[in-house]
This record gives sequence, structure tokens and C-alpha cells, in this order.
Amino acid sequence: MVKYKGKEYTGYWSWCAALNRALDNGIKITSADFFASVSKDDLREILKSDSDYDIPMFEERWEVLQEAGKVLMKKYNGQFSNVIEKCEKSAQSLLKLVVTDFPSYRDTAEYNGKKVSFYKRAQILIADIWSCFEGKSYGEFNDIDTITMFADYRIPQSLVFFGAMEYSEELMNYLKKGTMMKTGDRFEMEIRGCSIWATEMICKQTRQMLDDDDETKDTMVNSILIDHFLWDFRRDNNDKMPHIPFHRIRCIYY
Ligand SMILES: Nc1nc2c(c(CN[C@H]3C=C[C@H](O)[C@@H]3O)cn2[C@@H]2O[C@H](COP(=O)(O)O)[C@@H](O)[C@H]2O)c(=O)[nH]1
Repeated sequence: MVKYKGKEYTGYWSWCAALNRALDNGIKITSADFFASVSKDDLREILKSDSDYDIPMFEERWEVLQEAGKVLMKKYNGQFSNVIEKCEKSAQSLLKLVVTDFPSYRDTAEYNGKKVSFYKRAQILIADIWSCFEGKSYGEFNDIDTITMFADYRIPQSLVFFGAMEYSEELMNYLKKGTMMKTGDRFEMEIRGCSIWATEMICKQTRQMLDDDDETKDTMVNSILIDHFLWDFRRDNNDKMPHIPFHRIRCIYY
């Protein structure tokens, strides 16, 4: 938990609050030349929690932040905008470039002998650029609808809540035990893969419903918008989902 400007933040929002707190204090946390060589002690101070519970996976965060900073300094003159510009408004090119140049984004595992890539962080990165720039300037991509939902442990809860996805009895019992999973575990990959497919089907159905009505046919919908809705819904309605467990995992890919 992080307190910032009189408010308390948890989960993802505590990360944002810590970064805003650092920027307010004149720390260049968003500049590659700073985070390429930030010391562990400085980063620990920047991400300091205001509760008894420290940020999980601190060492790994420090490593991937430094790694990203070093790549930006070496190949992109320290500016992520140069990575975006190189992709000429193609979300798919940006996705490929990010996973090629920044190793911590290579969210890949093997399922039944086949390589499967989810690229959650790379896809949410592109989606956030698109959303923050409202599809303009750096946020303009000709193929933004090819980005799939960001497969992590929160959206599946919403998908199960709405009945778009159902867990088998075996999986439900496993999740209820709260067992810690590892990257590439069969259940983890199945939940992530089915979440992508369920969201694609919701998107298709929503598109159809919007198209059927003259008043809504020009409304935009894609998997990013559906993901955002489901993620916000889960945060706002957590108290309605105690019966829906989520898969527990600690990894750098979410
Ligand atoms: N699938 C998906 N996962 C998302 C987001 C967001 C927030 N994004 C939006 C918010 C405003 C802007 O519109 C951003 O786009 C965070 N996360 C993930 O959740 C995890 C933390 O969870 P908890 O501990 O419960 O807060 C962590 O892995 C984090 O990466 C999303 O939208 N979709």
C-alpha cells in the first residue's frame, strides 16, 4: 500500500502512486538514463510501501528496469519514443520489436511440446500507449485491433463471474487450495489461453450487436477495451467474487 496526496493505493495503483510520488520529488524515474543505473537502495526508497507489506519481487523489478534502461540507452538514444517511431504505426511491429530487444518481455513457455507466447506486458504496453494518446500521435496504430487481451490472473476471475468461462471441478479444487504455480504450468497456460479466446469471442459478439443497431454501428470495440472493462470491473466488484479463485503465481511476465 502506498499513501499519496492523502489517499491510499493498493495493487497496480500503488505502483502508479509510487512513481508519481518519485516524480513529485524530482526523481527522474521515467528517464532511461536514470533507471539504467538506479541503485537498489534508491529504487527501494522510490517503491517504499506505507504498510508492513513490501513490494513483491523487488530484486527482479530492479533487474528488469536496469535492463530496459540499458537497451534504451544503447539502441534508442534513451528514448522509448524512438522505439515507437521505428514501427511506423504498426502495433504488431512494435510487439515484435519489444520482445526482440527487451528480454524480460519474452513471456513464452511450452505447451504439449509447442512454443506458446502470451506477451502480456508487451501487449498492455502498446494498449496503454494507444489509450493514453487516444489513438493519436504516438498512440496511432493501423492494426490496434490485433492486440489480444493481457493474459494475467485478474481477467479470468471476471470472465468466470460473467459465465464466459468455466473452470472444471479439477481446476477449481486446485485453485481453491491456493497452490503457487510456476511459469509454464499446464493450468496456468490453459487459463491464459482460454482467457484470450473468451475475450475474442466476447469482442466478436459485441461487434455483431453494435453493428445491428444504426445508433451504435460506428462505436469502436476491441479486445483492449473489453480487457479494460473486465479489469476495472474486478477491482470495483471484488467483494462479489470470493467464490472465484484466481491462479497464484509470482513471475516477471504479469
Ligand atoms: N489485464 C489487465 N491487467 C492489468 C491492467 C492494469 C491496469 N491498467 C489500466 C488502468 C488504467 C489504464 O487504462 C490502464 O490500462 C493492471 N493490470 C495488471 O494487474 C495486476 C495487478 O492487479 P491488482 O493487484 O489487482 O491491482 C498486475 O499484473 C498488472 O500488470 C489492465 O487494464 N488489464
